[in-house]
Amino acid sequence: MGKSNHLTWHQSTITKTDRHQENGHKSCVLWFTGLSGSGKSTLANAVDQALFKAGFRSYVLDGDNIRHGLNKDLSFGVSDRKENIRRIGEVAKLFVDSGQIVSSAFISPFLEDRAQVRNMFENGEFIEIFLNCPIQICEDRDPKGLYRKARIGEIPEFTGISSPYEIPDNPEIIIETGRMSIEESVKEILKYLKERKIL
Ligand SMILES: Nc1ncnc2c1ncn2[C@@H]1O[C@H](COP(=O)(O)OS(=O)(=O)O)[C@@H](OP(=O)(O)O)[C@H]1O
Ligand SMILES: Nc1ncnc2c1ncn2[C@@H]1O[C@H](COP(=O)(O)OP(=O)(O)O)[C@@H](O)[C@H]1O
Repeated sequence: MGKSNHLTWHQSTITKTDRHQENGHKSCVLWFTGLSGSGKSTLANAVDQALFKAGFRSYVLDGDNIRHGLNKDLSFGVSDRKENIRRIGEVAKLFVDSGQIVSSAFISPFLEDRAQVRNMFENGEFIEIFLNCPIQICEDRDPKGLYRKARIGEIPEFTGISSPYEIPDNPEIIIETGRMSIEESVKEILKYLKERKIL
């Protein structure tokens, strides 16, 4: 429940279905989840670029970026990560209502938090994409030098090292980014969207 009992939902005049018809495609959230360095930002942006070039309406919500603004009040403790994902879920829902394909790139380490976001969407709208990549590979990549800092104790509660990552139990798509190229990974995701008639 919200903080007031005096709120009334206002139905928008233009429906999500109207927007789908106008855009010529359905909307959904591509929920990328995985360790730091598993490839979330890279793939979310590559998929977004492919969709944009092909004339689809799409957008990326990225962990680092959102934590600079909307969620800059949140830490990496368990309850703040939970709140982070709850807010992103709400933002992603707005994008889906607006008729777009939104790619979200957040570690989102907890099963329960991802399940709660999934429950906010209609059937088929929430597409969980698990970037399955061994931590050794993520750590070797270390694109931002964060694993090195986490190993020497400069970053507390670092996912995979001093904070848990709960593996998805039934994701729609699994991409092994340790052995697949970026191009192959993008193709796999676009194939899924076409098969499900989202595109
Ligand atoms: N302690 C700790 N653990 C994990 N990650 C950390 C931490 N501190 C900072 N960072 C940086 O923040 C990015 C992850 O933010 P998220 O919002 O995706 O995290 S979470 O979903 O709330 O767990 C993450 O981005 P990615 O590397 O793209 O995953 C890091 O750049
Ligand atoms: N199949 C792949 N998908 C995504 N990234 C890949 C893949 N193969 C190699 N990489 C590399 O892995 C790194 C992933 O970094 P990044 O996208 O920042 O990860 P994250 O957002 O999960 O922290 C990049 O340097 C990227 O070029």
